[in-house]
Amino acid sequence: MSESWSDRLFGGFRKTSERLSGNLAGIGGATKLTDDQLDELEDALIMSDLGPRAAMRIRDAVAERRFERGADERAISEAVAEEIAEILRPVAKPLEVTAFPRPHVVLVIGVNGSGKTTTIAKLAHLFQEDDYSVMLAAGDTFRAAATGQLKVWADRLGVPVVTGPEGGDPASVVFDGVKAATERGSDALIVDTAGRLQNKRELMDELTKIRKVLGRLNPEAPHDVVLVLDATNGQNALQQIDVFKEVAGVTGLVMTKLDGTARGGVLVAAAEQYGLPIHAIGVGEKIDDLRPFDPDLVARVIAGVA
Ligand SMILES: Nc1nc2c(ncn2[C@@H]2O[C@H](COP(=O)(O)OP(=O)(O)OP(=O)(O)O)[C@@H](O)[C@H]2O)c(=O)[nH]1
Repeated sequence: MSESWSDRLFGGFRKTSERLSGNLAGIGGATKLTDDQLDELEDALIMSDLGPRAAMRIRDAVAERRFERGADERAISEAVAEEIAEILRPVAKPLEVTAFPRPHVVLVIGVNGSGKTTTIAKLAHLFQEDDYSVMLAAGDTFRAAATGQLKVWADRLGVPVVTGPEGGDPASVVFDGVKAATERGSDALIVDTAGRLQNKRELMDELTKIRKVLGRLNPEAPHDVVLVLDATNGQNALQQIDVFKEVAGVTGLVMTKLDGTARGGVLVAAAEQYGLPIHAIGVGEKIDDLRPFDPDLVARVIAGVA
């Protein structure tokens, strides 16, 4: 299992690491890098979507290094991997079911198409693997297809799902969900929400109402507000963090679609700029293509030295 996951991880980040090593190619020299070489390194990291802050931090750290055997491409990539790991380690935090009383309520937000519904199913599967009982709530009543899609996943996983009428009140679905999960003794309730970022006011009102309803049943809920981001959006994914942090009180991130994109470096940019926990990463469409991530391994994969 773990082997095939790391194979997928390598495959997933292949384009990112190829891009980074393509960008790093040709930089090299004596035991210390010159300012010009450091500039090139910084540019290479920015071009690979790691963002200016992470790029500068890595540059500064590499500037301090002595490369005893000469700074060839491999040695530089190794150094970059170590610095990326420093950035990722503090944010790598799996989503945990800790709430007492149960259920642990996870609100999942994100723009349409980010992989939200698939991620909910994958998170449910991760929880099930840890022997937690899970229930889903279809809080995206805005689009009939969204509820249908969630139902399909719920059937596949064998978990109950609470739904409401199309165009109905999402807060009432969430209310029913918490009640049902409490009665059933479910460990976790994962709530899908509509991702209407284009209308901030409506989204904010909707989430405020959901929170109010949740708070009435359990003042601690929601225990997590997880933003799902599509890595293929590159730097735009970062803007989404800005907006959703403001309107939705995001407590953690999941980044999807790291497979098949050369923009996986945005994971590092997100970690450096926001410091929000990154709970898991998605590297494919299958149910077990979402895993809590190992920051050291991911750093080495991104830097192309794994
Ligand atoms: N390659 C890849 N595809 C993914 C990943 N996660 C989700 N997808 C695909 O992305 C597409 C959109 O995913 P959904 O889960 O439907 O996204 P959503 O955000 O719920 O979108 P709406 O239902 O349109 O609101 C689907 O085809 C998924 O299979 C991933 O990690 N890698």
